[in-house]
Amino acid sequence: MFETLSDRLSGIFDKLTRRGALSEADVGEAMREVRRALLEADVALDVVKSFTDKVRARAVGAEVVKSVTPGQMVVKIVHDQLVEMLGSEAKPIDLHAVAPVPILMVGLQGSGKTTTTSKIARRLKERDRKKVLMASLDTRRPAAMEQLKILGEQNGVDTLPIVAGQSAVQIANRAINAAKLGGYDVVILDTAGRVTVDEGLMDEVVEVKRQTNPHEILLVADALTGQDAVNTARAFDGRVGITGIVLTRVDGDGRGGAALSMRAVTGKPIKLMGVGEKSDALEDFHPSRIADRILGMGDIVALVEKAAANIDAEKAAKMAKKMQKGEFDLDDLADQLRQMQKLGGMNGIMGLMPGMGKMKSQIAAAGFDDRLIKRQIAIVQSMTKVERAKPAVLDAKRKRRVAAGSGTDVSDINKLLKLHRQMADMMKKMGKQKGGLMGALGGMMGGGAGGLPDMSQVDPATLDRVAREAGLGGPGGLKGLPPGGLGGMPGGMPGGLPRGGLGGALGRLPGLGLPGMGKGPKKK
Ligand SMILES: Nc1nc2c(ncn2[C@@H]2O[C@H](COP(=O)(O)OP(=O)(O)OP(=O)(O)O)[C@@H](O)[C@H]2O)c(=O)[nH]1
Repeated sequence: MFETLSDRLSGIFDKLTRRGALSEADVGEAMREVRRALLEADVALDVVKSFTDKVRARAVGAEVVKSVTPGQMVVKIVHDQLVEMLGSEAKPIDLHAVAPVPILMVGLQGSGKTTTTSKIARRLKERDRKKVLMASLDTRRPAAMEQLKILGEQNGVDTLPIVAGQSAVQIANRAINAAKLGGYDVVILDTAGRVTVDEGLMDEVVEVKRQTNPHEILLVADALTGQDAVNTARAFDGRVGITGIVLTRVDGDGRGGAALSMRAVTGKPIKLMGVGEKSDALEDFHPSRIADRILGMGDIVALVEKAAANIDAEKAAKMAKKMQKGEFDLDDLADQLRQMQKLGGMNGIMGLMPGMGKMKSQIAAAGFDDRLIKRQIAIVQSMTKVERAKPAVLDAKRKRRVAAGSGTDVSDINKLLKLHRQMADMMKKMGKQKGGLMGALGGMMGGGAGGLPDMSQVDPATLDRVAREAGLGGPGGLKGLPPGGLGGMPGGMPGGLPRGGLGGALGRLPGLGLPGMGKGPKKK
């Protein structure tokens, strides 16, 4: 699978990773070779151009992390760009609809439609424990109906009984009714293929679609036909509208042109790929795994990821030291806000902590949303370097300028400054408190959480991870966490630890006076 392309690319990157330093010209030369390799692999021209342009732009501006070479960095950038081009995330078949969920299979003759229909049926039955009915709508080639019936028997999947003389639309309606009556979860309709895309074929498929309202319309396309497969997908999508693609004969595809261009050209995800004639030769299409296969440099990608993670840890340790000394300036505050954004905002952080689900709605109701975080970052960014380091220098005039620059009010600036002061104070105070974050959390949890889950049950490793990812933890886990720890996060507990346990603490979030947050519930 993709061997030819893989060989070419690994040749190019082997050369690159062996060099100590890289000039812009070196990267340019490598990109020219990558471009040639992709074109030879039959990747669409536009896709190749946009790919190499993006890689070049990212490579030239990239910061090379410690302990990797610039060449390794480029490999990682190419990998990430490949993943993006392939669609970023796996998109499995969607069955979230009222049963029986209709799936319509479309494609050219010989693309592997019938084989794929039975492969999907078998997988839904065996892996997802679904009751599946298959029906062939191929009225022109009776052998096609027989073929599906035999495949069904081989795999223990039911097929709709064959009734001679019915039209495709009649068979489709009969299949939906039979599936309803028979209590099936899924009904897969295998339409007739044609040698080329023609109007008759499209009209029939459009009518079947209108009558059966399929939840998924999957185009089956032969990877070996390269750009023709991509053009077929585009034609079907334009006329019928497809929800995804199944690429077949990927097992014999050394070049990978169809796989690589499909998503970028059609905008539709490849959901599955056929990797052999056998009825279980079907795989999910995982963009990152495919990129690994194509590049064949998984070890380098992992190395760069690890090095980058270490950089984050170093940064966190530095931050911890600063906090201990009570040196917590507005840049640090903005840094923490950005870390929060990286983790998916407040909701993301809550999602990482077991048992915190219930609190999400409380927080949302309090107006603590991600727009607020963005606004706070904007305020800090509108200040000068000196102001960020020493907020006390901000006078009324400058505050007005900062407010104008960040699209906020002077009162928002004041609230942010107050938050920063409270946080810095608390960090200093907590630096003296024994036990750091653990002690702090212990205090919070001790108060009883009014129906909330017992937070002392939270896995310390999880807390550790959350804190570290938020840029709040030093190496060595919770023990090494900076004073202030989680409490030091914006939206933490300035002004001392609240009574009433964690529930009480979070309930008080709106009372923090964060810009734009409104009043929130009154203190009891
Ligand atoms: N190697 C390989 N062969 C496949 C794959 N998928 C299908 N085939 C083979 O391709 C041939 C054609 O497959 P069919 O399923 O009959 O094709 P179809 O699109 O239904 O054809 P029509 O019914 O004529 O429209 C069969 O011999 C299959 O075994 C695959 O992923 N890999």
